[in-house]
Amino acid sequence: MTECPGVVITGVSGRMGQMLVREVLASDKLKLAGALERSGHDWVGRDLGEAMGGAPLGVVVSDDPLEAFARAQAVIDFTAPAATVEFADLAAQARAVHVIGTTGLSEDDLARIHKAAHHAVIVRAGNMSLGVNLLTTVTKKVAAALDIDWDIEIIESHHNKKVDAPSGTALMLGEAAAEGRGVKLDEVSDRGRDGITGARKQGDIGFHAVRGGDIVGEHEVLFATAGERITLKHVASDRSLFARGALKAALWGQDKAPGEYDMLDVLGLKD
Ligand SMILES: NC(=O)C1=CN([C@@H]2O[C@H](COP(=O)(O)OP(=O)(O)OC[C@H]3O[C@@H](n4cnc5c(N)ncnc54)[C@H](O)[C@@H]3O)[C@@H](O)[C@H]2O)C=CC1
Ligand SMILES: O=C(O)C1=N[C@H](C(=O)O)C[C@H](O)C1
Repeated sequence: MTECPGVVITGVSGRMGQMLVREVLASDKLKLAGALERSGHDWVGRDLGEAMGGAPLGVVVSDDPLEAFARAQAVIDFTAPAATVEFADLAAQARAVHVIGTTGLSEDDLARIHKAAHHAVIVRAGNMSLGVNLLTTVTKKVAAALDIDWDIEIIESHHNKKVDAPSGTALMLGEAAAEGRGVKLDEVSDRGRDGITGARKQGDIGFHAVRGGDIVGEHEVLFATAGERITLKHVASDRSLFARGALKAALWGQDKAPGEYDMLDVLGLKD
């Protein structure tokens, strides 16, 4: 029998980190090869299971990515941009599949990730769920079918701890709408109106971010014209769906050539 690929989870104390640990422990296709937190975090040096409030797991939380990645076939990373770009270089050196769920990445961050993907497989998506990735394909089709008289607005809602806006998912949906329309998102994007903005510019794609309570993640694409509206909506009510998508990506990447991939590749939804 071939051995399960070993996976290192980064940011293990985080909302997604803890969810990912639970999903890997429940998986019969992947095994937990390491757990990382940032230097100075009070989980570093402790047994992961105990830190999570349960039985010992025999896995000590580390702050040394180089050492942890050397033992792994995959790294699943939902942390923060500065950490993720560093992990991209180190995972590529270790030739481990790097699954990136982190959002809020800058153009410079993306360029660094692109470079790392010359040496190893990187799967990156602002949303790892099947539903959202399907929604991007539908959004692209609807945007392509409608003319410029249809205004496009993207409304996203998240919990009050989220640090980036618009969400990674909103940007994926915006990219899909712009692609469907045959325009570049950065030339038509209109973010967070305030004050005397003037009338809406035809062709713009608007973004709006709601933050409150414990909302897991809701995304709506509104197409509005005179006399009618279409809304496409996805609601995530449980973070485990993002974690399961990430595990699927880590497995999918095991036999792929170095390069940058997304969840449409993993889910076989690319056209
Ligand atoms: N692509 C997707 O499907 C999803 C993406 N996300 C994204 O994942 C990221 C994390 O989200 P949450 O778990 O809610 O945040 P969180 O704040 O609960 O967790 C982030 C964790 O990363 C740790 N961290 C930061 N720097 C680190 C370093 N250098 N080394 C090791 N650990 C480090 C933090 O200490 C923290 O525990 C965000 O960018 C979020 O937008 C969240 C859900 C789904
Ligand atoms: O921070 C979150 O929580 C989420 N982030 C991702 C995003 O920015 O779109 C995915 C999901 O919506 C939850």
